[in-house]
Amino acid sequence: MDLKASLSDPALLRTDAYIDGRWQGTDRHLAVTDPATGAHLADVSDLTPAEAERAILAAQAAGAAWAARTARDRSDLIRRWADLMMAAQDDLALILTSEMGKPLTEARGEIAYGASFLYWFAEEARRVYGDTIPGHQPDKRLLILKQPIGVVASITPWNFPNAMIARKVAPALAAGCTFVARPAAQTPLSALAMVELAHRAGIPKGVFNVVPSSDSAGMGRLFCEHPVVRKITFTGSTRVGEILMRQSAGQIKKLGLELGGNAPFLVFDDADLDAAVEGAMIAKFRNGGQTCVCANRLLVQASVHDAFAEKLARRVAVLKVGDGREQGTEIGPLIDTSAVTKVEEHVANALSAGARLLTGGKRHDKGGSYFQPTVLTDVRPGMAVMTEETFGPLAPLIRFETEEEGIGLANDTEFGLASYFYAQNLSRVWRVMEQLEAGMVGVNTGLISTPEAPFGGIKSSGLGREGSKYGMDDFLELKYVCLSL
Ligand SMILES: NC(=O)C1=CN([C@@H]2O[C@H](COP(=O)(O)OP(=O)(O)OC[C@H]3O[C@@H](n4cnc5c(N)ncnc54)[C@H](OP(=O)(O)O)[C@@H]3O)[C@@H](O)[C@H]2O)C=CC1
Ligand SMILES: O=C(O)[C@H](O)CS(=O)(=O)O
Repeated sequence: MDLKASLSDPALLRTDAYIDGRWQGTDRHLAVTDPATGAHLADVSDLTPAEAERAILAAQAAGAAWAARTARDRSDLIRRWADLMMAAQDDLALILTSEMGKPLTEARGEIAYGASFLYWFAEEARRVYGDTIPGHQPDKRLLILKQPIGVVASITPWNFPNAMIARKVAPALAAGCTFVARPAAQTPLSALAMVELAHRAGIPKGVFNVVPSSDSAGMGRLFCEHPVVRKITFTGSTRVGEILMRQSAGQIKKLGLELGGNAPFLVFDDADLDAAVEGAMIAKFRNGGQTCVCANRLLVQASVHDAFAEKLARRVAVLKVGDGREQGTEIGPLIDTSAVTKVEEHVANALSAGARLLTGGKRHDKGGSYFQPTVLTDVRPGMAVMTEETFGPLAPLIRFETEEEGIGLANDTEFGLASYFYAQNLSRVWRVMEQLEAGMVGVNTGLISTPEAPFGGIKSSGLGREGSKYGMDDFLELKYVCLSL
């Protein structure tokens, strides 16, 4: 498929780096391929860290003027950018599905989700309030100023190649920071289309830069070690988050880390089972199971386990697997064959230890990186799927007897990002939501992400929050001024 020819606005398919308001090519390129077909989509500039440093210096040069603009100015530009993103929703979705594989319906949803952060922080930009504090002495006046941190660098994953950047760049620009984005090597086209629209919206040169590169480790070291970069905002695995923490420790650099998850999805005996099944379908199979907040373990109270398992397996067995561009596709290809191998390993490990297959369980006959949506039951502690994030369309069911046992199983993980449970008894709802060790809890819902709410985790799932009224704080420095009259 000729992606450029398929776009109503072919100029959105950009392949060069965008630095200091200009498209800049290199003599090295990284190939972007279509996970659904394996077809070559585009060759994108592949920057070395030395080449990418130009973007950091451009962001530094643009910083003072951007911070000096009124909040209203920044707000209007960010909102105009969001309007352009929504106007280009179909093209951006096609670019996203082509490089990442998710169904077009989900890709369109991601564009709207990404734009919703731009709209949200266009509003928040005008509400960065300081404080005055009653002095501790008659001649003292105490002030609190909130000022932008400065140059921010982002490293983002392939699974939400638009929204993960939007969720970071929006508060950064709203706060008056400038930004350098390094997208995942597998999905740079969405980021480049975003910055094309930022350019059209009038975001000034140097404020938002995008530097594609296949040298993920080298770019990470550049961002961690460069003194001009004052904050790194990362979404991805806990493994890489730890690397970034170690590498930036020497500069006590501000970090925002949205890391791995192992979300429990609890179904109690007083749950509405049909609602719980629908919630599990969203929490588990959205993006083919490739989200950090996906239900990774489905814990079902014994008395309702078989009824829930039967209903869920019936729904999963008829999920439509296919190319994300095909009408009606519900599950696209995984990002690559190594992702398929991980799912296969989790299935094999569980079956060899006594788990039982209810549906799916192996590569799809479409080949490539397609995998059958799968439900296992009789999953028990000690199996890999209980401690590792599958990041694929695998729903493992674990039976529990008492509420206490269910909560104990749910919390038995190093991670603490999202969690979900279905119950109707009010006292139980309060008990469980207070005891779950997670940054986010869905109660009788499988979909919780929205810009109004703080997204983030505890334990090994990261630091900081993205979105909500709290999201600006991560891009601001608090300055205390003691004024003597
Ligand atoms: N908390 C959250 O919001 C989210 C968490 N995740 C987690 O990320 C994992 C899956 O995503 P995945 O992309 O495989 O995660 P990775 O952590 O492997 O990659 C995330 C990003 O980090 C880059 N990267 C890889 N190695 C380094 C390094 N040494 N230094 C700097 N950057 C590096 C990658 O580049 P490249 O891809 O080019 O190698 C990519 O851009 C899962 O654990 C998932 O839970 C994913 C999405 C959201
Ligand atoms: O990258 C992810 O997995 C996203 O953070 C999940 S969500 O924000 O779309 O829920």
